[in-house]
Amino acid sequence: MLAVDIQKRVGDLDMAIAFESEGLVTGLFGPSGAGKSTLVNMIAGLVAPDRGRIALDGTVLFDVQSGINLPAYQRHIGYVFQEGRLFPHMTVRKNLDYGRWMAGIAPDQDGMKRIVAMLDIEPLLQRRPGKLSGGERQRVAIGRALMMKPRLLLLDEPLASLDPARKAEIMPYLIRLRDEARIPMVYVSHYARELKRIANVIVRIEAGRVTAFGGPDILTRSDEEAFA
Ligand SMILES: Nc1ncnc2c1ncn2[C@@H]1O[C@H](COP(=O)(O)OP(=O)(O)OP(=O)(O)O)[C@@H](O)[C@H]1O
Repeated sequence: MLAVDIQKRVGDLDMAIAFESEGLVTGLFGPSGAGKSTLVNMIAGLVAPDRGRIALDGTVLFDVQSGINLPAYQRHIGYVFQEGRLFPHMTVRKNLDYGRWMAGIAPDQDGMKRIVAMLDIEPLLQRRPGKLSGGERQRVAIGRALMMKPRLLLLDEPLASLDPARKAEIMPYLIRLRDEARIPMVYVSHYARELKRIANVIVRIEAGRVTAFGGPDILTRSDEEAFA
C-alpha cells in the first residue's frame, strides 16, 4: 500500500495531498501544474515535503515528525521520466546494467534476460540511444528501472513524448508489467484514456489537492475528450 499525506509549497502552489492506495497501478490524473510531478519526486525521494508522511508497504519513506527521510537510493523505487533520460554514450546493454549497479544489486544474467525478453529489446542491446526510436528508448528506460528490482515503479507521463503509433506500441508492455510481472506502479498522465487502460486506482489532483479518488470509472467522458 502507498500511503501519502504531505504538504508542500512549490512556487505559488500550496500542495496538501493525502490518499492511500492499494492499487497495483495508481494513476495520478490532473491538469498541468497540479503538482503531479512534484508528488512523484517526493515519493522518489528527490524532493522533500514540508510536512507529512509517505509510507510504502509498511516502510516509512518520509516522516517529518520522526525525522525520517530515506535517501532516494535506499527507497528501491524505479523512475521512468517522460523523455527516457538514457545515457547517450552507453549502449543499451550498459544502460540497463547501470540501473542495477546504481542500486547496488549484484549482476543477474537471468534477471536481465527476463527483462530484455519482456520488453523485446534483445535486438537493441548493442545500440546507443541515438540510434533508437522514441518508443524503443522508452522501453529501454523501463528496462533500466526494472533492473534495480524496484518495489515501486514511478512513470511520469512516460508516453508524452511519443506519437500515437509509438504510444500504442508501448502500452502492451506496460500492461504486461502489471499483469505478468505484477510490478506496482504510480502512473502520471493527463490523458484519461491512457489511465483507463493501465490504472486500477485513480487519484485526481487539481491545484495541489486531491479532488477525487476511486476506480477508473471516476474518469468522465469529458476528461477523455479534454485531451483526446
Ligand atoms: N522547483 C520549483 N520551484 C518553483 N515552482 C515549482 C518548482 N517545481 C514545480 N513548481 C511549480 O509547482 C507547480 C506544480 O508543478 P508540477 O510539475 O508538479 O505539476 P504537474 O501536475 O506535474 O504538471 P505537468 O503535467 O505540466 O507536468 C507548477 O506551478 C510549477 O510551476
